[in-house]
Amino acid sequence: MAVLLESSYGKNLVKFLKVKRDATNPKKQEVIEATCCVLLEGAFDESYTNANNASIVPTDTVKNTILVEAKLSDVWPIERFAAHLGQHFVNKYSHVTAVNVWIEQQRWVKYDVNGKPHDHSFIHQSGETKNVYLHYFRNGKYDLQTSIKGLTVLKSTGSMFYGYNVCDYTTLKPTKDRILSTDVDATWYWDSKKLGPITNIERLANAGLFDNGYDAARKVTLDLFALENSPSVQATMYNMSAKILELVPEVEKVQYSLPNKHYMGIDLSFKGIRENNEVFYPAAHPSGLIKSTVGREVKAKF
Ligand SMILES: O=c1[nH]c(=O)c2[nH]c(=O)[nH]c2[nH]1
Repeated sequence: MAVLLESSYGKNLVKFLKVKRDATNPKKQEVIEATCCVLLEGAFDESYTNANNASIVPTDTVKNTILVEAKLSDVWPIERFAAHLGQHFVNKYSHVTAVNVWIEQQRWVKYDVNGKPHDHSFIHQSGETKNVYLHYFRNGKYDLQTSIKGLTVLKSTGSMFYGYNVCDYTTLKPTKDRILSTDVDATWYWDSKKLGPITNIERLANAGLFDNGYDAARKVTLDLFALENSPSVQATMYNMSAKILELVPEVEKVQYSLPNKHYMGIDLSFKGIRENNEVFYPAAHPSGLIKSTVGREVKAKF
């Protein structure tokens, strides 16, 4: 006898671009381009186990809801829209017990024309996205995470790696000057106890919490990447995480997943060239992959 252990369903890859016009100057605009996935959990078991569709809110309706609510509600910042969608589905359908919302936001950035950001022309910084995940439960609990993904960086010096474990399998040479490159995948977990009920997210968004958190996490990542003489990816990602926790008290923990994208020296000795620390070969594979989650120390209560 089979038993349904878990289920969720909804619509994936629902895309929109929304334009926001300045109240006093309608040619001055902002845009958000987003790709959404909303999956519902709840009393849907009979649709799987008994071919009874009565409980199913069609995925087509889920798609319509995302687009209608994108028109009717404020989607800046995108955390606000995730919270709005989560509440909408729980409030509208009494048999929905939880909602998963993933939103990927493209990075459209105004570019300078005549020395200042143009009012409505943007560059797509493709590759990099801002991602939000919300898991909202009918009992009011929620998990909210924001991420930067696909931010590719490289530094041509200011990175070292030595002092590591050496054994009979080791061929790597220690270095005090190497290229360091990665695709940043950084996630910060909002502390829902500090944020309060999900209805607070509207107010916190108005107060700039999510924009400030995003700006801080992005700036810390880029600044430390550039400024540290990195002893390892491990040490640098830990320092980035600790700094974000210091700057954004509403963040509970920070997770990084960083590939170490190798640039290999090329042996040009056949041409009598002994020193070649200038021309490198970008290795397609393999890459290192280093992950960490950094939280706050819990102080013992006496
Ligand atoms: O920063 C690094 N961390 C490692 O764990 C590692 N391993 C390796 O071969 N190179 C590197 N670099």
